[in-house]
Amino acid sequence: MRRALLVLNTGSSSIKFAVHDAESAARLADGAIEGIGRAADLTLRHAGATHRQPVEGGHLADTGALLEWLLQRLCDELGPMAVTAAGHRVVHGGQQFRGPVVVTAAVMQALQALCPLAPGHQPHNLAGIRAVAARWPDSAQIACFDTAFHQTRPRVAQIFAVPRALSDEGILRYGFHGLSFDHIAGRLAEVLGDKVAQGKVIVAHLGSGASLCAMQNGKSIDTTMGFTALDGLMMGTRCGQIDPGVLLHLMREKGLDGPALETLLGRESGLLGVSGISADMRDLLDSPAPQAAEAVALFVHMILRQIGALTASLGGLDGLVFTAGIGERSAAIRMQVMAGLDWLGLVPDEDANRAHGPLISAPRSAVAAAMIPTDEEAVILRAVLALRG
Ligand SMILES: Nc1ncnc2c1ncn2[C@@H]1O[C@H](COP(=O)(O)OP(=O)(O)O)[C@@H](O)[C@H]1O
Ligand SMILES: CC(=O)OP(=O)(O)O
Ligand SMILES: [Mg+2]
Repeated sequence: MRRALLVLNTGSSSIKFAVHDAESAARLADGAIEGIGRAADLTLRHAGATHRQPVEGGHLADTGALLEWLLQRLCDELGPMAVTAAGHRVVHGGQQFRGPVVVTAAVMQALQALCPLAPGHQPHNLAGIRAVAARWPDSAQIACFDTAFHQTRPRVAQIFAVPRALSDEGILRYGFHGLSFDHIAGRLAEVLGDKVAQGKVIVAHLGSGASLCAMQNGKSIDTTMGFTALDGLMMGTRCGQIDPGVLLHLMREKGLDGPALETLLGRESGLLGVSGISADMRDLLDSPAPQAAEAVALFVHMILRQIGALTASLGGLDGLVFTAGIGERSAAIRMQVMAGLDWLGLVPDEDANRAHGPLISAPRSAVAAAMIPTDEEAVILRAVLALRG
């Protein structure tokens, strides 16, 4: 039986995965279930071929069932295999987890306790750990955290202006998308050169969830997400930065409670809420409706505001990198963002941008801009190889 390593990356609209040979670590297969929440389909790349198929409704009912379906599909495709170690993206590591860890019963309990801080992610991440344990009980399991990359931020970028006792008990700005930022940090020098890589760079992770990371010499010094993945940029279904007074008003005047606010701000806002059409940027860019155009305009506006804020945190800007679903594939959104940064001396190269770069700024640009595909699975694999025992 083939011995394999499995990587699972559960996002808010997708489950990305990779299977590697346990001995050579070579990638045997990879792919994703995308469009969870709309018409989900599986893309599976294996042995030089790409298979695409819709995921039937029955398997979408809960993440556990979906993951079991995916694991069975992988075994059917690759033949009988024993997964000896699996790595998982886990969105929230809280204050306790500062780097990847081997999952024990005690770790699982601690991760479970963090579910209320990432209700749209953490339960799905843990479902991945359970699905692997059910099928391969002897597999080592390694949790890799979205929050870990942001530990290098100065304390003022980690605390809220609330009474100190709350900060002491962990009401802090954690920041997310760290596996993605970690991967991009590792590729900056190759794409933008050593000088920019060691300088002041903002990475825009624009996917279903979206956040910016301000990096100095490849280390996080500030980021737009906070205590939860609701803060910062406008997202597919999340509101991003909002006056907390709005929440107080909705609680007081409309009687909304915690779960109702969570649904409203986490699942019914963002691109979906403003457009009333779709959470998917592709649908909005294709739509002639003025509400779709307004949603896109607000998406870009919130990115530009936050780039301004993070440029101030950095004290200048040498490089800007786009990544994740929208950042990698939408030349139109990248162009709109770059056009709003002429005040920083950023000069886009429109042809290079249309061709998806990697370098998408003109040689005379004061800020170098690039598109770099993210690979959270590669960062997770590194941790698996280091910790599998
Ligand atoms: N060609 C495209 N143009 C614009 N947006 C796109 C395109 N392809 C994918 N996207 C967007 O990317 C999002 C998914 O990004 P991704 O990083 O995979 O998200 P996640 O990891 O959070 O599930 C989709 O919701 C869609 O809006
Ligand atoms: C943390 C987060 O928002 O992740 P995703 O973009 O996968 O939803
Ligand atoms: Mg993602």
